[in-house]
Amino acid sequence: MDSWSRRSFSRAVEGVVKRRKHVVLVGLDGSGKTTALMRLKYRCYVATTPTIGFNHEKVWGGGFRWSCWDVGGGDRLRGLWSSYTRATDGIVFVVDSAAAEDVMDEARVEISRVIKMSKASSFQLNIPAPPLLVLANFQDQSWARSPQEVALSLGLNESSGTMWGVAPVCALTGEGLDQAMALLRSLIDQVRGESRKRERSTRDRWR
Ligand SMILES: Nc1nc2c(ncn2[C@@H]2O[C@H](COP(=O)(O)OP(=O)(O)OP(=O)(O)O)[C@@H](O)[C@H]2O)c(=O)[nH]1
Ligand SMILES: [Mg+2]
Repeated sequence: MDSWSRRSFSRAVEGVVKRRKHVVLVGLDGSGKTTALMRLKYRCYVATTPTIGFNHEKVWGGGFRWSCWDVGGGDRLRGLWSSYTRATDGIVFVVDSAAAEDVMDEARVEISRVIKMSKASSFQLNIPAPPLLVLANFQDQSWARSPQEVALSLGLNESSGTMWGVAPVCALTGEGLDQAMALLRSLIDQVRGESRKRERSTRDRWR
């Protein structure tokens, strides 16, 4: 390989390795998805209006580059979520941790739908199911549920086949967002690692 091809080859490899991870933000309306996205993008509070459709931004978070899709959470928009969560690197489900019990019940129904849809489409595409990170938002409210309580309310302990995590955040101030994105990155790496391990052991079995 001459020096020019070697250089373009290593640039191509670098492109694959450093590719922005693709992430989708879903969750009930008013849970703070756009506020979180704007915080990551501009590092300050940006006033929002309900999202009709979606927003897309390239952002930095937790030391990594992300291509973020934020899809409106109004009940007529939730049918769109599946086209965004298909073949993504990670799913972020944003929750208002300070919400009333009936809102949490609604979030529980929606998150279980998201998990089911994402598992089904990953199975179809023969790729590992993307990890799910729950942003336990509104932590500035004194009555906000802890990450453990959010996991319990959403029934995450009962879901199998999807790697998940919960991160406490306040999108209003930006607190916890960088740690949350770093956690998402480590979940994505874990899913990739496990899938590579499975592929290797299947290959070895057929040798
Ligand atoms: N107190 C507090 N308010 C927040 C927080 N995050 C978002 N908000 C407020 O909650 C409201 C709704 O936030 P959005 O980011 O527009 O919610 P969304 O999830 O994008 O809603 P849709 O676009 O309708 O799906 C806004 O008034 C935000 O300022 C938070 O952590 N704490
Ligand atoms: Mg929005």
